[in-house]
Amino acid sequence: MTSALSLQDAAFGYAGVTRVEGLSVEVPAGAAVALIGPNGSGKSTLLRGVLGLAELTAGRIEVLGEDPARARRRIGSLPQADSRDTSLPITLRQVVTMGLYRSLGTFGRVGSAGKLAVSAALERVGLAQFAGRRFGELSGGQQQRGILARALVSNPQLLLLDEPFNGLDRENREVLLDLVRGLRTEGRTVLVSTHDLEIAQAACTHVLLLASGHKPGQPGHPASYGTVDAALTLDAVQHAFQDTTVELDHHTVTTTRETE
Ligand SMILES: Nc1ncnc2c1ncn2[C@@H]1O[C@H](COP(=O)(O)OP(=O)(O)OP(=O)(O)O)[C@@H](O)[C@H]1O
Repeated sequence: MTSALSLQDAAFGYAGVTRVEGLSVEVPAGAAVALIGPNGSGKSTLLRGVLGLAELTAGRIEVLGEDPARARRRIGSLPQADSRDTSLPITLRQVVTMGLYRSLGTFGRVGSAGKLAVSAALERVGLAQFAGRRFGELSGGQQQRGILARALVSNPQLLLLDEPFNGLDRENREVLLDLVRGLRTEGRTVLVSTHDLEIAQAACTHVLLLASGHKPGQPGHPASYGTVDAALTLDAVQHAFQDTTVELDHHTVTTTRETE
């Protein structure tokens, strides 16, 4: 089976400083991978590395058979909610249309096919009736779905979703879970970062658990990778989440810091 993402002992970071390392992972096309780990373990850095926006400081990476910068036109991404500027006076339709710019080039025109794609993406996330609404006036959950429509509009083969479930109410969460399942059944590959183990079990085929470095400032590293059942074990969760309380199979587990 072809890999949508192939990492061989890869490490990523910024300005020459590695923030996450030791990643050897083959993600099959059509998989949905939950990227789970505590704050600072390197989830966003890995997602940026897949986009070619964080430095590859060691090892090798191949995305959809190409290097990250070349593959970018076939990737849709949803950045973390706190990195968005919601004060811009633009409509939801304009936000979603931005998702076409990469394939059009800076001065390309959005033709009728592009307009239809924007309407279809809005329909897909259940926001067609809000197309003309100013983006900043939508609720947080609706904004999140709007950004997801922007990621989907170019028909990407790989979707990178950075904590899309944060702050969502139950209804928006269900819409998003359904979408992740739907994307997967269409053969697209999804990488979704989350703190929530339930999401992995509800919508994903694989789990990549990341642990923080043992000391502050040390890079994060994988605690486990594989299918959900194989990788989401109590041992791996305890290794990844030290001194925190997490829910696993409806049990609350309080983990303790490993001795060094
Ligand atoms: N642009 C950047 N420049 C330098 N260091 C960064 C940058 N972005 C993140 N880092 C550092 O990289 C490490 C990993 O951060 P990252 O955001 O990837 O973790 P995360 O697992 O996504 O955390 P969270 O769950 O809090 O979003 C942290 O120590 C962070 O301070």
